[in-house]
Amino acid sequence: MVRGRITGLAASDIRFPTSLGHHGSDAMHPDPDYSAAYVVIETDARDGLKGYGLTFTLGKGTEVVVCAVNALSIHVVNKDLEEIVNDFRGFYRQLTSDGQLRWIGPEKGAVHLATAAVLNAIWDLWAKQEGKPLWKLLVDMDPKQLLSCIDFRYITDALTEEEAHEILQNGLLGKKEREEQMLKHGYPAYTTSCAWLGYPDQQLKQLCTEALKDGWTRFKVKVGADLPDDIRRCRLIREMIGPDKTLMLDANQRWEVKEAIEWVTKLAEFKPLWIEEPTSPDDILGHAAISKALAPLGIGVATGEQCHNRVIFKQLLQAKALSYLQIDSCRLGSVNENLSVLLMAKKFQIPVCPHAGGVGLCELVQHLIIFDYISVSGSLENRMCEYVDHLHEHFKYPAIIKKASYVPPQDAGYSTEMKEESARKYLFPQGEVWQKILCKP
Ligand SMILES: C[C@H](O)[C@@H](O)CC(=O)C(=O)O
Ligand SMILES: [Mg+2]
Repeated sequence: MVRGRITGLAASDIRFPTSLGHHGSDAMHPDPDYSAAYVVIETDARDGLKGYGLTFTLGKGTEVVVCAVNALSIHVVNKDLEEIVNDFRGFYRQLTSDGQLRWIGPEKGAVHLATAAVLNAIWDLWAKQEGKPLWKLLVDMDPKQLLSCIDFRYITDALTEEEAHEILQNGLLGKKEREEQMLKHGYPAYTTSCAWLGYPDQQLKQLCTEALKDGWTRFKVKVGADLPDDIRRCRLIREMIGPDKTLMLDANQRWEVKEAIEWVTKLAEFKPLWIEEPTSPDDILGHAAISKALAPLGIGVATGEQCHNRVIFKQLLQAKALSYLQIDSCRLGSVNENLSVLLMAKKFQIPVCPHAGGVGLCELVQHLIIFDYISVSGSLENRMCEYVDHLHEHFKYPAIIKKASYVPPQDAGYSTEMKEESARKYLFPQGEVWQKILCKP
């Protein structure tokens, strides 16, 4: 039973100094400080439950997203939670269509990241009030209710509401068995933790040895800054993991289209499954050209972590520009918009392999991909969810990995809540961790 009027929305800027250890570094982001615009929603319900939401950022700029969250709060505070979830499509539309705020989007950039943070908090609260982990809340919804959360504006030329309904209706077959399978075996994952671009070879070797011992079979390597370096690092990791394990490459948008094709061709001997973000995330035709050129080498194109919205995904799918679709729980407009992308991917028969890592992304996206398997895709073929082993200790309900698979969360909510102590210590710039760093002579 959903209850309560939203009485408060607070946003804070929480940053972790990950750049000090080069964690998360890639060809375009050499010094990321994994950060979150963190949202807490309170209601007047007597249950004392709060909704926690976040969006992922890289340090500087988090204050801009926090500002955007505050600007959106007029659409949230004083709203009845039941009214929101009973017309979630309308509420999504209201947040994304504010006649003034949409000018700094629409549905992209800081204002869309803010939308994600706010809506993630609302989904967390809803799931908590229902006493279910978010994936289970979604799995238990009937197709009509799921569809009522989605804004189909701008995608009906690729997926109509009727087609989406048919997909969800078909997904009902075997759903119980798939849920049992998830609870027993979890959702397959891959690791990006071994090979950030700023890690020296020795560290890469050590982390790869440990990952192999822990049972990982799929590995992603950062590439794109320097070709001889890439060749050396790919050779090293391929030799360590052997010919049968899976290797993926991630260039984080570093190249021109032609350059991407030439560069990846030179890395083809290492048998990568995919090249991720070879060029600008906005360049749909560029991705299509790269996909076409690399297909004969057996290398697919993966993208999505910086695709602003469902419209970009629609075009990537229509243009046959990608072979692996990487949803992001904090870049798209929360669960609502992710649902539309999962359904489009199903229609176009493209496997979804979510982006995770950062801070909190594993915690959130595991819910979406577990739901996807149980209720939408019904398949694990060519599918896996990213995992990065950083910062989980700051969450009250951290993601759990067993045998290189995500264990479905059991706690109610969207796994978004940070430990109070972490949120206090890492608050930027007042928190004690930042005070120490910033006050160093
Ligand atoms: C800056 C981030 O760490 C980015 O490199 C993450 C990413 O591309 C991925 O996990 O994939
Ligand atoms: Mg990436």
